[in-house]
Amino acid sequence: MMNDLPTILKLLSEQAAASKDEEEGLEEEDEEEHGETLCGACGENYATYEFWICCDMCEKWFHGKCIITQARAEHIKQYKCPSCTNEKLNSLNRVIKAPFVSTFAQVIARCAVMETTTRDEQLQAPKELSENFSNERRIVYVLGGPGSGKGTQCSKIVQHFGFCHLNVGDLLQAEVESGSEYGKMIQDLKKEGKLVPSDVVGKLLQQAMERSNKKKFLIDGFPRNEENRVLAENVLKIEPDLVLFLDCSEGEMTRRLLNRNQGRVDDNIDTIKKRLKVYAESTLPVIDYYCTKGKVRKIDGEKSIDEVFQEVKGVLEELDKP
Ligand SMILES: Nc1ncnc2c1ncn2[C@@H]1O[C@H](COP(=O)(O)OP(=O)(O)O)[C@@H](O)[C@H]1O
Ligand SMILES: O=c1ccn([C@@H]2O[C@H](COP(=O)(O)OP(=O)(O)O)[C@@H](O)[C@H]2O)c(=O)[nH]1
Repeated sequence: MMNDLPTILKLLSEQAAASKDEEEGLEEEDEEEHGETLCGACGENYATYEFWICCDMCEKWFHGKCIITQARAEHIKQYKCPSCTNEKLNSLNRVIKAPFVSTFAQVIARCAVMETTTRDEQLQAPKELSENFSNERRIVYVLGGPGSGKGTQCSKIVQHFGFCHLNVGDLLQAEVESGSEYGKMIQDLKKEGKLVPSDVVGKLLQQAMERSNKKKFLIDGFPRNEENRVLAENVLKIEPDLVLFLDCSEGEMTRRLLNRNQGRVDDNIDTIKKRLKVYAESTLPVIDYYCTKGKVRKIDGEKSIDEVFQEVKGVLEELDKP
């Protein structure tokens, strides 16, 4: 549910017709009705001419700007706030704990941290990310289109800087290979070049981070849309220190994917076109959002692998400086 924002026409006619006093009266009425309402995210007051949204589960109100864009809100039937989403994540966790346990044996092997995690620890339900853990973390998001070279550069970064590399595409693939109840859905979405629901991706990422025992994370290919970003910030409490953006043309990305030769179900021309569309429509706005926060380091991904890495190295060395 959203608050009734005045249309531009209504605003203009109100301004022309109503006296200043009447307008003040109307605002007071609105203030009286919502005066006590505070945003569930930032705790600030209701403002008449701002976009507000109400959680359909807990019925708390939020400033749109704190939670979700108005354009996106208009496309969803029911809005669920971050803490209600978190509850959903926890119940999801209870339901799919067993399949995830087997998946994470594979994930942990990928992160090369198997030796630090006993089988008993793997079987424990994931804990909330502790305060301490979240305070000391270093997080770098690696974003760019499909085939822009994210995975290639991440391998080099891991060798050079020793981050824990979490590739969300790999986490999803491990889930497919584990034969879990979510495997088929994930595989079907991947074939279609569509995004997997944020709560599933969020859960996989949260568990991988919890179990890695590492503090420096390279998160590759996530967040891919606004919903992922909001979930990362408000539910997983992940805030990147830096966003490495590998900028590459569609033509070059397509050529690379068609030559990748890894037997992937999504590296064919039809699916590539769909993935590029999802990237342009959903991921670029996320990159823009981090640009406004001054976190993006744009790298020319079109150059050779080593040239790209020279640029990436310079950026990450800057991050390590006190
Ligand atoms: N700078 C580059 N120049 C040429 N080929 C590249 C470059 N970076 C990556 N590749 C190749 O392009 C393909 C896609 O790279 P990859 O790292 O898997 O992309 P992403 O993880 O962004 O989908 C791989 O076959 C990789 O070897
Ligand atoms: O945060 C993510 C990351 C990946 N995917 C899915 O996994 C596929 C492959 O992603 P990956 O990062 O492996 O490859 P890329 O498209 O970057 O080459 C995507 O098309 C999506 O279907 C997703 O839904 N959410």
